[in-house]
Amino acid sequence: MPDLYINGKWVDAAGGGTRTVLDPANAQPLAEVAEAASEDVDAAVRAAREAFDAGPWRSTTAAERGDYLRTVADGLQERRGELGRIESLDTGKTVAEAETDVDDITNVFRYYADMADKDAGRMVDTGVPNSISRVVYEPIGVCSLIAPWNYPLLQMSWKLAPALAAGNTCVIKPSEVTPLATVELVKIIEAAGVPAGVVNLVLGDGPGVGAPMTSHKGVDMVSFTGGLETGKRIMATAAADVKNIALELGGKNPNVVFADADFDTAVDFALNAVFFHSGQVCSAGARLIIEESLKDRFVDELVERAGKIKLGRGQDEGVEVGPMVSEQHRDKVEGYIQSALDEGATLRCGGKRPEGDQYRDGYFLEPTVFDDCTREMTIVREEVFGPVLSVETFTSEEEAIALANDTEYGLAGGVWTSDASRGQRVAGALRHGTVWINDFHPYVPQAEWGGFGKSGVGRELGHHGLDEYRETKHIWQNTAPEPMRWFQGEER
Ligand SMILES: NC(=O)c1ccc[n+]([C@@H]2O[C@H](COP(=O)([O-])OP(=O)(O)OC[C@H]3O[C@@H](n4cnc5c(N)ncnc54)[C@H](O)[C@@H]3O)[C@@H](O)[C@H]2O)c1
Ligand SMILES: C[N+](C)(C)CC=O
Repeated sequence: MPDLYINGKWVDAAGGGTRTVLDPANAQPLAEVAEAASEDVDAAVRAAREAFDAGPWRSTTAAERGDYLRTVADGLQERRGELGRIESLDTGKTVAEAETDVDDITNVFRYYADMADKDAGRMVDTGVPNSISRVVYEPIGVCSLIAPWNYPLLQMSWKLAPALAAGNTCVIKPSEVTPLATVELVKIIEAAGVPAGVVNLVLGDGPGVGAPMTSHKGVDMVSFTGGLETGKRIMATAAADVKNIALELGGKNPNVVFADADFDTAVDFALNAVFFHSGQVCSAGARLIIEESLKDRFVDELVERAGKIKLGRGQDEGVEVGPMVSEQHRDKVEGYIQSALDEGATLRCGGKRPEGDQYRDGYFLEPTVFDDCTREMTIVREEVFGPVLSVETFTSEEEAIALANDTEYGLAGGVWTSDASRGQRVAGALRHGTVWINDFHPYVPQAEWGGFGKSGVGRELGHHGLDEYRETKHIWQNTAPEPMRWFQGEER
């Protein structure tokens, strides 16, 4: 079946291009999908433009749009197991993780369904006689939504649900590495009866498809989740037409552990913070910043447990961590491991590919811990996006905060302490978009997500996540107009 969805029809790429999608656990082909080109993007943008300018979407009521989103949410839950399996095969993550993603996505569609008709704007008390002043919200227009490979369905849904709730039309593109579940999402959207042209799906890589989605004159907004360098490129391209942009970029996230933290829980969460999904998480707690007096005992325990994490195919029973998403990505992570060795960090565990026939063809990498790291090291400064933990130490609260904030990113961070006021103090001082106290990783549709610094521009989720996709308009009415005679004029 063709797998581009343009103007309500499933079509092949106009140029006949295709791409083979691989299973990262064994490098075997999973599927052959269309590889679009700029002419397909043009057709998709035109369809979205037409649906926005002349089609029914803008004139649907907010409540009707909410109903569509609720139907999509129901469709997601009906296919939860199937979607989880597809996402697991495509990304390498475990089925349990992928099913949790489907639950999160369902909640996001329901959250924005409920929000769609709850905030029509506000009346303004101007203090000016005979005036009615109203602030209202309107959709921005045609939105290009571009997602990465680590959470394909989830990251797309964090954009698509609010964009549709606000009344926009969209052209969407998953990563070329992991397109499969997004095709299924669009089938669910189609089955929900969302009108033709409102959601258009193109598949393909960044230069061939993502770039024209960013530069096309018919696009009003670009919302992107992915790497910092791509984000910079998108921002520069969008600037040519002063397009609206929203960017969710990388992170180099500190996990700060004080000596008074509950030991077992802090070790357990430190493992999860960095090794969940093989560290391929934007908010991975890849920098352990730990109080000097606790470091040796803590890192010994961490290393012991990291060595026992069960690697394997995400679909197999008992597997805790899957492979890296691609050969190219594993090569990149291995480059960072080499840099840590070259720059003098102490390798405590991992650092290599696991042995055994079951790992031979897949892109696996052992959970890796580097001790004795310093803030100048590449492994501490750059986003590795793999199962690699760096360990730094501190001796005072001020030093812990300074280390945690010493990053060009600012996405997320954790603080572990049994002193409640210290937890709040440190959380208040961290320059990161999300701070967890005695926890790591949770996110909910109700609370904004996004980064300080080079971790991005704007926010997803929460109220702000809807505002990203709305224009704000002020409507002023003079209810008793009469000439004001500001200009009296003079004879010339
Ligand atoms: N902040 C967040 O919430 C968040 C969430 C998930 C992932 N991420 C980040 O995503 C990155 C990993 O994802 P990735 O490797 O897929 O990122 P990437 O930047 O390589 O690609 C992301 C998407 O952009 C597309 N793309 C590439 N070049 C493009 C161009 N010139 N114009 C338009 N689109 C282009 C890709 O095809 C893909 O769909 C990490 O840095 C991670 O931290 C951030
Ligand atoms: C935003 N999040 C944490 C779901 C995925 C980041 O890669």
